[in-house]
Amino acid sequence: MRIVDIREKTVSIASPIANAYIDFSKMTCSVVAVITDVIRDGKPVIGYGFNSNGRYGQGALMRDRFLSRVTEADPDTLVDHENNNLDPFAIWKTLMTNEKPGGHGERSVAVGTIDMAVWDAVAKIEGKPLYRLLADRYRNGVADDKVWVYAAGGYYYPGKDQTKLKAEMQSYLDRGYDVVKMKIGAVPLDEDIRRIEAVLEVVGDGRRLAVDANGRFDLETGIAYAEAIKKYNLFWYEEVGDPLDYALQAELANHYELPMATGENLFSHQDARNLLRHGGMRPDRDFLQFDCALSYGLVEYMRTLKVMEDMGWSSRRVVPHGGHQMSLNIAAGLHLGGNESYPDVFQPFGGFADGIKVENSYVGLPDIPGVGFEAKSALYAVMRELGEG
Ligand SMILES: O=C([O-])CC(=O)C(=O)O
Ligand SMILES: [Mg+2]
Repeated sequence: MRIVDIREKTVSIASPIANAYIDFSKMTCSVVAVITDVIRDGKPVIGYGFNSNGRYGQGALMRDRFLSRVTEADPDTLVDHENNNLDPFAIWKTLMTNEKPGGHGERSVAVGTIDMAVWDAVAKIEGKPLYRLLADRYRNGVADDKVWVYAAGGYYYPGKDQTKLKAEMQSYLDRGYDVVKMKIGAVPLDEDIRRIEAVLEVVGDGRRLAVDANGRFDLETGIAYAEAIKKYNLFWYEEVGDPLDYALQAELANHYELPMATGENLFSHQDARNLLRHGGMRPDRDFLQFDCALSYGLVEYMRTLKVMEDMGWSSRRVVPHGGHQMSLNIAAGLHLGGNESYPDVFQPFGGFADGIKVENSYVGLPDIPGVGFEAKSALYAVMRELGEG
């Protein structure tokens, strides 16, 4: 059993949307295919992955060093003989050969994307949906059969007035979501307050609205927003300041008692540990948003979950960033609190399997081997072209 080839293609996910920090006019995404010599249903098993959204494609790093480490390794060292499968942990170790610790920048995205494709292949070789495999191996066979999801959108874009913002949010409610998320921080506070109040007219209750500042605010601005939005009792106040400014996050907790969320731009278990040590995050109400695709993949994610456990955090406090099916599988298989969903943005990468409806803000997973990409036809078309083309 061996990996015979790993391919990467960088595709555009450009769109005119913007958050408080970046616009997505030049945004790209890496798609990866891990091609094995294992035959299922008369065809080689191919695992697929992509790098979530927001951090650009990583083809250069992959081609410069990561792909050849795997394809040039002795295939036998990458096999899990006990399960007669590929070994994602051995592959991860091989990927990280001669990499120093610290500085978890873009390489964590490159490794996370390859790791996603490896797990997709492993679940296909085992003939199970990935979330079932994870539950069987790591949670005594107990999986969640549906996952709580919220609809993320509410971006800034040219010509988007409150009527359009409200219509967008209404359409998420119409599609079965109970909680929606919108961007803040790209316009002055009073204008954001008007946007928030417009969305509250649609969702009815602050508990059904989360806001995301995408790391834009300094402490003073973060506190000013905190004071201004307190009265709405929002679902959460997300990524207020720089993701690595743990002192800012800790100070905010002295000014805002309601739930906060952060972590999508922390890329390792060491960074996650620093957030929990120094960021003043509260395990009884706050949410953690680590995204496996950006942070060295599921092998590393398991270390992050262990750090959380050791520090008294329930895995149910994690609601990953990224709105992708990999995190949906991790949420169902390893008992997270839910997952982000992008019903409209970042297509064809956003959203879940075709034909599985969101009901009361919960979504199920398709009963097919792997992550489930084959059940999302627009995405699978892109992947298949890479893997089989
Ligand atoms: O706008 C983005 O980069 C995505 C984001 O923060 C989120 O989904 O929470
Ligand atoms: Mg965010």
